[in-house]
Amino acid sequence: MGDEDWEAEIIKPRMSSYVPVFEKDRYSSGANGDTFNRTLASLSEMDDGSSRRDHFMRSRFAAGRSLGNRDPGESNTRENTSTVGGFRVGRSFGNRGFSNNKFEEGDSSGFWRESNNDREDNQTRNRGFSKRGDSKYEQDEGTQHTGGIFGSRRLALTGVGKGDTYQSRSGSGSGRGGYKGLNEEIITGSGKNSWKSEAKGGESGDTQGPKVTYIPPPPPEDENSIFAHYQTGINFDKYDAILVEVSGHDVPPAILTFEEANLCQTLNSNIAKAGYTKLTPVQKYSIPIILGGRDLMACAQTGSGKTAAFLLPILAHMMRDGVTASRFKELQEPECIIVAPTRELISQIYLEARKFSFGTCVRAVAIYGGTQLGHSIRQIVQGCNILCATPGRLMDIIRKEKIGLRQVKYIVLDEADRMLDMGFGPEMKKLISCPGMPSKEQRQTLMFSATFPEEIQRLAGEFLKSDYLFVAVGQVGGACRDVQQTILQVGQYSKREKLVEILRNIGDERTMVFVETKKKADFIATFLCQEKISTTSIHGDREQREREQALGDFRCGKCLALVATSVAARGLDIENVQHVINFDLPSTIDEYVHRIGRTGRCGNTGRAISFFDPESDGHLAQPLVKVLSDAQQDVPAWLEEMAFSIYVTGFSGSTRGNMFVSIDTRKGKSSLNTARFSSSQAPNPVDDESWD
Ligand SMILES: Nc1ncnc2c1ncn2[C@@H]1O[C@H](COP(=O)(O)OP(=O)(O)OP(=O)(O)O)[C@@H](O)[C@H]1O
Repeated sequence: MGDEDWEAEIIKPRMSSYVPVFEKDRYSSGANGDTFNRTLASLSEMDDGSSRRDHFMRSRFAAGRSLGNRDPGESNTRENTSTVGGFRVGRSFGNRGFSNNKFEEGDSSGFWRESNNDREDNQTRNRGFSKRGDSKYEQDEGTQHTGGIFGSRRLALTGVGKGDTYQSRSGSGSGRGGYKGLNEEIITGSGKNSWKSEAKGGESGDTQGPKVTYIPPPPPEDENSIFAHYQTGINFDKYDAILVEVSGHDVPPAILTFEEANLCQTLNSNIAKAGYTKLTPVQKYSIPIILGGRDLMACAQTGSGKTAAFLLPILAHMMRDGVTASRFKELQEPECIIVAPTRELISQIYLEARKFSFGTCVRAVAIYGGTQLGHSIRQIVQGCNILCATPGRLMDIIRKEKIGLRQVKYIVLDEADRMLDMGFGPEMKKLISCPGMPSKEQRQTLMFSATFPEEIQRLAGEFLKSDYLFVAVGQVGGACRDVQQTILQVGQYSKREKLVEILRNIGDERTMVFVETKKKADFIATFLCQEKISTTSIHGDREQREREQALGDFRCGKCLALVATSVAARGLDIENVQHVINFDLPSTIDEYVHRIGRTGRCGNTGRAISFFDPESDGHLAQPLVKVLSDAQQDVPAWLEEMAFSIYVTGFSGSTRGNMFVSIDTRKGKSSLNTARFSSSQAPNPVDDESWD
């Protein structure tokens, strides 16, 4: 499989999916305003000037605009729609439901039933033990394919006048490999050897297609940018009240302050510059555990500081051990490898590592797919103590012998449940059995996530020493309480109307809109642009350059809405995201928890509104009721009824069989210790108290 979720990067033709509104300033409007003519200069600014691509983008944009005229009646309806209720009325709105929503009628031309083919989170629908097992991992970071017989489902907006459709361009791309979710294409044209890939099809430039040439811009070097951070929110201090459970033997006492961690001066200075004055619960418990040399599985709510919880003690260890300064070498031997499921998340973790290691001799490097392999290698050979990598690129680099594993002392799996499921699990197994990789007894393995399904916890045992500790901050898999959750019953055909209504009410606040498929992400982004809402999109069919641009535009506020697939559901820490809208609910409750966790971070408050379509989302009724009530949110009566009716008819539709898990799955092992603490108290190591 590819190195990250939903990628099969190879399949991507080198085209943008649409031209978002923020790029309008690079266009001049045509006489009737219906088309935009780009100047050559502006074209070359945007990409490498491929005329084919430009033509495509131009025509698609024009098509996108005509799409808005597809159903004039529909837009009239929208114009006349009262926004009363909408977003502002919040919960009571949810209680009323929208089963009789007037927008549902007569819009069959405007929307389509999804084929499952381009879902980006199918892996979560069948997480862990899905039938995806037969998908072969085929690393594919080094090439992009623009032709050939294998179909990509890249979209094209083709203007065919009123009633035009949003089409999938089957056959426009070719690819080999790449993990796709169930029902997605799994193309293994280059054979089944997962150790192939870039060497064959990428850098060597064989017949697999053009190389990926994208080199991400270097991160800012000035200290202010490195330490730029946003403020903790009003609820930051409430973290102290969250119950923490630690299970395992000989639990080291938690620390209450950064000083107690006894870190070196440079680290303390970096912590201060980062604006951290107080530990979050996961940091209070994880830092001493990691400093004590223990393996750890830690589960804490989204946005509660898990990244620093592993970076700080690892860096402290490295400093204490007198890590050797990085220097140029063909083969680098990092002390720490951090893996995460998406490129953007790896990039973010890297920036955090760089921030906390500022002024030390520790050098962090980020490598991820969708970028030029040569660039990754150049970064590595300059010195590498902490390697932040997506799995596919990591395995490529190891195979190319640019990385030796003998010195590895720390392996971190961020979003560990995702890293261990059927999508990435096989790669992670390969990683730990690579030649030279120290055994689990000789290294420290650390796993972090906001969700930890039972079955994944069991798998994790293979990676961790048997005496690993399990830290659960609050309810495992619980939603962040700082996010106000609203569930609205909205039928498929009313969703766009509702979305626009909500976004208009939201005004200038930053919003992430999650949809189920890559196609739909483009479609909705285009639609919102037509509605004059500055929007961009991020999903696995966009080129890396475009993904980074989209994220940048959203981060800086140039675009107020970011339409995303589940590729952006986990880990991304974007300042000022006040709203998350689940235009489509994800297939699993865990994914829901991660998605809504893009807002309400670090003690700030946020709002999440989810469109619940009874036809397709019934299986989520029960777990949603559970997540809402655990987070002390209002549960709409209709949702409760639905959950109950599903329950009484004996149909347990949860895709998360373990949705009520709140414990370390080693529970059954009689000698396991468990301690429960309020996170404001330092715990005492608990003596042989049985878990039960
Ligand atoms: N002790 C602290 N004091 C102030 N800010 C902090 C502290 N710890 C973390 N933060 C900030 O909180 C934000 C969220 O942290 P982080 O991204 O590590 O959360 P997370 O728990 O990994 O979330 P997710 O589950 O979504 O991946 C970041 O901007 C981070 O810099």
